[in-house]
Amino acid sequence: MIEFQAVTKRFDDGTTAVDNLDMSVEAGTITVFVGPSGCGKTTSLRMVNRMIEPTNGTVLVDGEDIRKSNPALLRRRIGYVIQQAGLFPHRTVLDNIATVPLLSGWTRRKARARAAELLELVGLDATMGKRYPAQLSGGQQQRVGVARALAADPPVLLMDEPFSAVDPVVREGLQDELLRLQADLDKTIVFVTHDIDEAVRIGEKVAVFREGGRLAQYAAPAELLSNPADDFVSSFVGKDRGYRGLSFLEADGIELRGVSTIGLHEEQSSTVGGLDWTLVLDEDRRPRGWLAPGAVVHGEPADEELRPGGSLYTAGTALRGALDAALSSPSGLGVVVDDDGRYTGVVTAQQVIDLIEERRKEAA
Ligand SMILES: Nc1ncnc2c1ncn2[C@@H]1O[C@H](COP(=O)(O)OP(=O)(O)OP(=O)(O)O)[C@@H](O)[C@H]1O
Repeated sequence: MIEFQAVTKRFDDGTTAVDNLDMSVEAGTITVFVGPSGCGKTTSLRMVNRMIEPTNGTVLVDGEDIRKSNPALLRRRIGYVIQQAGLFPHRTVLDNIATVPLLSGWTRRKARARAAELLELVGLDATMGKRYPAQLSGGQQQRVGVARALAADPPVLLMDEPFSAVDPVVREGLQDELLRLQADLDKTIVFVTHDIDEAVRIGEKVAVFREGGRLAQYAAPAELLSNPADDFVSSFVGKDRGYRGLSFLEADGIELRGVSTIGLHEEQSSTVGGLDWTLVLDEDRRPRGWLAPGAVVHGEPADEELRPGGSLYTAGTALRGALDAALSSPSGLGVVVDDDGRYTGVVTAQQVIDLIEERRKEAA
């Protein structure tokens, strides 16, 4: 656990970067610090590994006042990942990852073996170990940065905008990877970002900072979206917060409906579906597209007859996906699939809305 007790940081020029911060970060969680530029997120983070010393107040890591610990030793227990990975350009990927184990006195062989394991853990091919950082893509460099921070198996990981230099698609992949890693590793992670979408996606708890280094709200993502503490938080979490809040509502209780389906390779001799939409499935019962009402099909449905489907909703995941599947489907019917992507039924937007209303009444 990390505790900030009445922590203030005032720089020499008089700037108050962090103002009387009182909060605790639970062990084994991902806690995100989010807020507009210059609101003290990085300063707060760096006070945890003593790269910056507080002007007032106390920071505790696992109950221990960090002023009493040796900064170099403290940093070996606390992994640190920064934007653009901050890798050593003249060391190979493997040697970059092995840095802290070597500093801790491991033999070169053991450190390299550990580095190779970590390379695999973060989803990189073993052959990348011999390359230099400049020979990797931005996303791959970030993965190496994460592997390097994990090398000494520190209980705490500090991540300062680690994914902000990569494009949105790669970024989502890295976020998923981090969530997957965390499910196995169970570290105490503090993650800084200025992107509220990233914050609510990966944070179990989110601390929203405001100008002047003050904490505006500290809550779970669902709470932040449904119950912002004030106008500042409400405008910071954005205008789509109602819709985005659906990411945290479970969809159980939604009843799947059926729709007429045909197999992609089934011979059709006439009009299919009549007045209804017909869903076309492949041999594995994975959805391939829709046939509009009254479509006339001779033989296999041709590509031009097949209307692309909308997003697919995986049964059991959050309501946002169910609503999106319905809204993006040409038939207005959201296609529900199982974990293997096989068709299991359809839902309408109205069903999702009804369920939200039901939940609201229950809560009231
Ligand atoms: N060494 C320093 N000397 C003086 N002021 C500083 C110093 N470092 C940071 N500051 C100021 O402290 C405030 C908080 O900075 P900090 O880097 O913690 O913000 P941040 O929320 O991480 O911002 P960003 O999202 O832009 O990285 C800012 O006003 C910044 O200009």
